[in-house]
Amino acid sequence: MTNFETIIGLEVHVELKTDSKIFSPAPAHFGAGPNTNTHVIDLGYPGVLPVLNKRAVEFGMKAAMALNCQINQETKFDRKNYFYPDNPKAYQISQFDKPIGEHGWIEIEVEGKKKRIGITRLHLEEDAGKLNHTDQGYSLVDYNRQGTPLIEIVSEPDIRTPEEAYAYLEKLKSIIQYTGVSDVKMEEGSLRCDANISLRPYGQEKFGTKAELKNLNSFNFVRRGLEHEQKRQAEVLLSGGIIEQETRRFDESTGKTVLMRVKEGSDDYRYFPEPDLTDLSIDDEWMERVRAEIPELPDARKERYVNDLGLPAYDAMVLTLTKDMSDFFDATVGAGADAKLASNWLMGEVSAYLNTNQKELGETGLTPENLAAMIKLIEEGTISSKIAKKVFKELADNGGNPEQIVKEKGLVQISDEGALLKIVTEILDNNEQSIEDFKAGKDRAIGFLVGQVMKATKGQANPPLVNKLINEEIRKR
Ligand SMILES: Nc1ncnc2c1ncn2[C@@H]1O[C@H](COP(=O)(O)OP(=O)(O)OP(=O)(O)O)[C@@H](O)[C@H]1O
Ligand SMILES: [Mg+2]
Ligand SMILES: [Mg+2]
Repeated sequence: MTNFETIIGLEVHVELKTDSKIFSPAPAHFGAGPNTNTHVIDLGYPGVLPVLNKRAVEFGMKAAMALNCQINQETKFDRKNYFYPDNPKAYQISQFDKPIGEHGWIEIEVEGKKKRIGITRLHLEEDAGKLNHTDQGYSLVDYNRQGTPLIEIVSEPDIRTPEEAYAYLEKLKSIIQYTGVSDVKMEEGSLRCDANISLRPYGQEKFGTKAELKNLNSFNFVRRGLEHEQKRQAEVLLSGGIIEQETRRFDESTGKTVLMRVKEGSDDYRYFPEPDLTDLSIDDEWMERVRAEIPELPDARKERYVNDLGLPAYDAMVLTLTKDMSDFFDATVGAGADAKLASNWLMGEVSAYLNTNQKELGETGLTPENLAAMIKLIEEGTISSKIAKKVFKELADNGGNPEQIVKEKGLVQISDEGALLKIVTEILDNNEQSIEDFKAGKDRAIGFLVGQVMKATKGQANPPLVNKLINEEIRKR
């Protein structure tokens, strides 16, 4: 935008992976039949009383700490009143003035530049039901989600471009995924994002009026929605119009944002302290116990991979994208594999295998131990990297011990000079033309001859040795 600076702040809702709901014993799992995981407490039947799920509090605390928030050890719950058919109680238990976490931040990197994005607050609340709109003019409601523990993470308006918003979401998702408190799967609704955006003329201190974008069903749509909205607001402002505080829906098919409603203020919610729950005190001991459970987070791992293991920054970035991959890498190195070779295999062959077979790391026969053992076989020269691909496939499909696979399938690399010389001589005898080509200055002929030897040995010849022998022998002719 040439005339205006874009200001963006994101609200992210994350469902916590507890067994039961935040205030009732009903299961909190995704994917059950409609209205089978409901409970009178979540549905707000008369006379019921909510009981706070301790695990949900711990998960919220853990996420807050991982996002560098200060923990409010004296915290409480509040009632947010609103009427909508997705919420049969007509109120949501949330946190208003004492969120469990505040004043956090995460670091993002866009085009090589690092930047901190502030996190205003992280609070606990309960999720609402889900409305499924049919095209027959009515909607169906599924209350399974009602009462599922949520955290809402509100960013400071520190984000300046749709690109930064994308990077923020990726980072946030990755950190939360590492803590293990949520699946953070946007496609299953366990991570959802509303995006607030406004423009202001460069040099102006005061923020402009914001619009809040909803129905953003992927990080890509968040970026595209913001790009469109940035353009729309600039056009309104440049033509002398004013921006209203609106809630707008992103339309995936047109890539445009459309007006949903003019936004209500927080006063309309008539927040008041939840009378059915006592205030919550978190003592130091509990807090520190939860803090101790936070694993090493992606940025710290990245640094360790570069500084201690000597990996390129790119490898460190790719390996730490998910905790599964990073844990697997650590364990493979722990089992004795060279770090760079382990990284190459995981980023290359292993990732390709997982992609083609639509599998997760834990669902293959591959283990850090057998991968490390296979890498050692390559390093020792027992198998060539070409043969290793066959061994790898067998390991990934069926598991097992690489040494045994190599023995059973007769895949040991031929590094015996005498044995190879015999084959090289034979190949040279049968390829007079290539020898003449070589003598006429066509170096490519060597490649062809090496290929013939590899073929004759079913890929088991040691390639550098074959190269050396052919070069020596061809000069003698
Ligand atoms: N002028 C602005 N331009 C862009 N973003 C803004 C602006 N003012 C505030 N924001 C961002 O908007 C978000 C407001 O979220 P918050 O949850 O506090 O309020 P809300 O959207 O009014 O409440 P609700 O949870 O009911 O939707 C924050 O991420 C904040 O950084
Ligand atoms: Mg909000
Ligand atoms: Mg909002």
